[in-house]
Amino acid sequence: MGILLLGKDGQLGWELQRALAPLAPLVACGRGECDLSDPAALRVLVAAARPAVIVNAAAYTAVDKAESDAATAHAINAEAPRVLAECAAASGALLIHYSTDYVYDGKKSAPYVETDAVAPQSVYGRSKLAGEEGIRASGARSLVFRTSWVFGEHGGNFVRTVLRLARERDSLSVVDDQVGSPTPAALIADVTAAALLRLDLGRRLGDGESRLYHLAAANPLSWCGFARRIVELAGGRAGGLRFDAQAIRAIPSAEYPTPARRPANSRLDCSKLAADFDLHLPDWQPYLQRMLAQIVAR
Ligand SMILES: NC(=O)C1=CN([C@@H]2O[C@H](COP(=O)(O)OP(=O)(O)OC[C@H]3O[C@@H](n4cnc5c(N)ncnc54)[C@H](OP(=O)(O)O)[C@@H]3O)[C@@H](O)[C@H]2O)C=CC1
Ligand SMILES: Cc1cn([C@H]2C[C@H](O)[C@@H](COP(=O)(O)OP(=O)(O)O[C@H]3O[C@@H](C)C(=O)[C@@H](O)[C@H]3O)O2)c(=O)[nH]c1=O
Ligand SMILES: [Mg+2]
Repeated sequence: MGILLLGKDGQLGWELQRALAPLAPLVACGRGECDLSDPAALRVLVAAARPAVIVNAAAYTAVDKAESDAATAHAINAEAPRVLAECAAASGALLIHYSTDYVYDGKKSAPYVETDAVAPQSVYGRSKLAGEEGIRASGARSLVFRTSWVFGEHGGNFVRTVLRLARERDSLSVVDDQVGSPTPAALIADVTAAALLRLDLGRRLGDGESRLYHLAAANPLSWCGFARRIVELAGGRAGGLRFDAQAIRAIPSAEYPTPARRPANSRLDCSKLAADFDLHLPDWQPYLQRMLAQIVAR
């Protein structure tokens, strides 16, 4: 009756393997152990593991690709969480799941709070929202964390993309009219573990209690601002890159056309999470420094 983790090889899953290990016996599964597009396999897995807590870190996260592959995005981001929630409801397990800032349309001027209206602008956003809704409708005890702009040492993310481009190209243009908080995968994993401890692995949640929280690091900025900070902390030209931070050109989204529409405002107000669990949401920058140090050390 321990913890069952799905998506162990993703950015977040990798950090959850570390953060959840001291809480209870952990069974961690990746694509090799269980394909989330197979509902029957999911049910068999949960029945065999009989977990007290199911943590789902698996997802279809290719935002642009999802626009032309809605069926797969829906299967992984909506159907699979619904099946997991049904299993959790039937067995009394707690389900922990992650969602995104892309459930909002981004038109609000202030940071979003959990009770704000949702209006996803992309297939990915709609599939993630459908996942949340399936969980809420299931009657399972659940925690859903909406996070944003995840980066970590393990897996693909914006930090890796920028570092690669800064080695390949002579210049870079990045959108400056989409604002949000880069959020370290390690922070999400550590907050998940802290919340689990405070909830006594779910025993302090009522029958069928379903909670939604924003979970993002402090210090939001634009993607362009983020790119500049990445290049700056990586040392720019002195650090072996082909340009310095100031050389990165700030552009409007209209100059960077993509298949999926992204929210202009992705800022998430995390005060509910901080208050309910007596936690502090730190700045993302020290985590970025650690990540860059790890990359250099390799
Ligand atoms: N990345 C981000 O910027 C953000 C992410 N989130 C949410 O946070 C959570 C974690 O995201 P993150 O760690 O970044 O995602 P990643 O894309 O890094 O990891 C997702 C994992 O899910 C696995 N997966 C995908 N499809 C299947 C499948 N059919 N069967 C089994 N496993 C599958 C992937 O495997 P494989 O690599 O083999 O495809 C991968 O290991 C997700 O719920 C995501 O929606 C929220 C906001 C921002
Ligand atoms: C590579 C690049 C991107 N961009 C823009 C495109 C986009 O608006 C922004 C970020 O690009 P990405 O492709 O990394 O963004 P994206 O994949 O949309 O990131 C999102 O992923 C999903 C999973 C989430 O849930 C979100 O919170 C968010 O993190 O930067 C540029 O302007 N110039 C560039 O050279
Ligand atoms: Mg992406």
